Amino acid sequence: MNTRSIPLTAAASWRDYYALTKPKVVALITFTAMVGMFLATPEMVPWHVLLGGSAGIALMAASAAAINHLVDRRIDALMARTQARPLPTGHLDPRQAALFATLLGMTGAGLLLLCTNPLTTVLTFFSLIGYAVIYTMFLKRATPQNIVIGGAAGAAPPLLGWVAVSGQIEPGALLLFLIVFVWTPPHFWALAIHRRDDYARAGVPMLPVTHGIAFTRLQVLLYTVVLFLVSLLPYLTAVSGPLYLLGALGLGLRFLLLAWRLYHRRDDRLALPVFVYSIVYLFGLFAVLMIDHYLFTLLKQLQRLLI
Ligand code: HEM
Ligand SMILES: CC(C)=CCC/C(C)=C/CC/C(C)=C/COP(=O)(O)OP(=O)(O)O
Repeated sequence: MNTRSIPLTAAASWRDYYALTKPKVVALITFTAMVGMFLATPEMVPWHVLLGGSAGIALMAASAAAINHLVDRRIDALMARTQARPLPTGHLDPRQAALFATLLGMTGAGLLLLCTNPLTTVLTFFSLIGYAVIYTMFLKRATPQNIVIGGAAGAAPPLLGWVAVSGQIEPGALLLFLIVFVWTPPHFWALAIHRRDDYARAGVPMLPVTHGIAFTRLQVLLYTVVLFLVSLLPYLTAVSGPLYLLGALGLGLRFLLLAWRLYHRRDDRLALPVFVYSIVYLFGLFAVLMIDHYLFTLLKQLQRLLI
């Protein structure tokens, strides 16, 4: 009897399936989608759109994440950060992962059709293909600009949320897309500096591997400067109010400081704090977008009542 079969079978639990979905990434993605929904209307978002739409986007993002695990199982086995994932360890086999991804994707698409509209369903499907196929199967292995182009899929959720409510692509939705799109390079390249040797070992052409760490540090700083400017646009275009401006300035200045330190001090131990902060930043920025939206809407309604 194969002695490995007992622990492997025993370990194939719900936790392995859960890990396939990249839960923390999907949680933040879903949050940005919900904020997109809130900002699309001064009214309350209809409950079926809020709940069914968010669950649909989350399930399709989780399906894309599971496909990413499936496609990347060989390179994941070569990297310290990813070698304990369910497919490289053998806790799940590729067929189980494929079936799980299909189920998640179909349930997600069904929910979106039922609770939102065909445009949201189609755009979410394109995002799934963008991440699971275009980024994972092709770009990731082909060019150090992989995450800049592939970032479009990860930036889509706030736009998807917005379209779920409004039924069309509006300028505000594109603005939220742009923020996440410009945020992605400093988010990922900070981690890629920290994990450069992993990517080199697996032969994945990430920027620190192909162009060196010094160049990547500069790119992190430059994209953070652009992000700082882009994050002011919701205020400058009157999508958001002064509370948002304050939040964006505070959060953005801290991001700039960390990216500047990483660039200036040339100490790679400063890369991980930039990566960790990038997540705090995106969560904070979208939280403040949402809080400002309701305050701003309330004030406008009060003003209308009083005048
Ligand atoms: C092409 C786009 C992106 C790339 C290449 C990327 C890459 C990564 C990588 C490699 C990790 C490390 C995961 C680990 O520690 O095992 C990570 C973590 C994370 N990413 Fe991204 N990411 C992208 C887009 C996004 C987006 C759009 C969001 C959310 C809106 C996001 C949210 C997160 C979060 C919350 C984590 C922490 C996960 C954890 O601690 O388990 N990422 N990202
Ligand atoms: C709405 C919808 C369907 C969107 C899908 C977007 C989605 C799930 C984006 C995730 C982005 C991400 C974690 C990329 C890292 O992949 P990687 O392979 O570079 O990282 P890894 O080495 O940790 O697997």
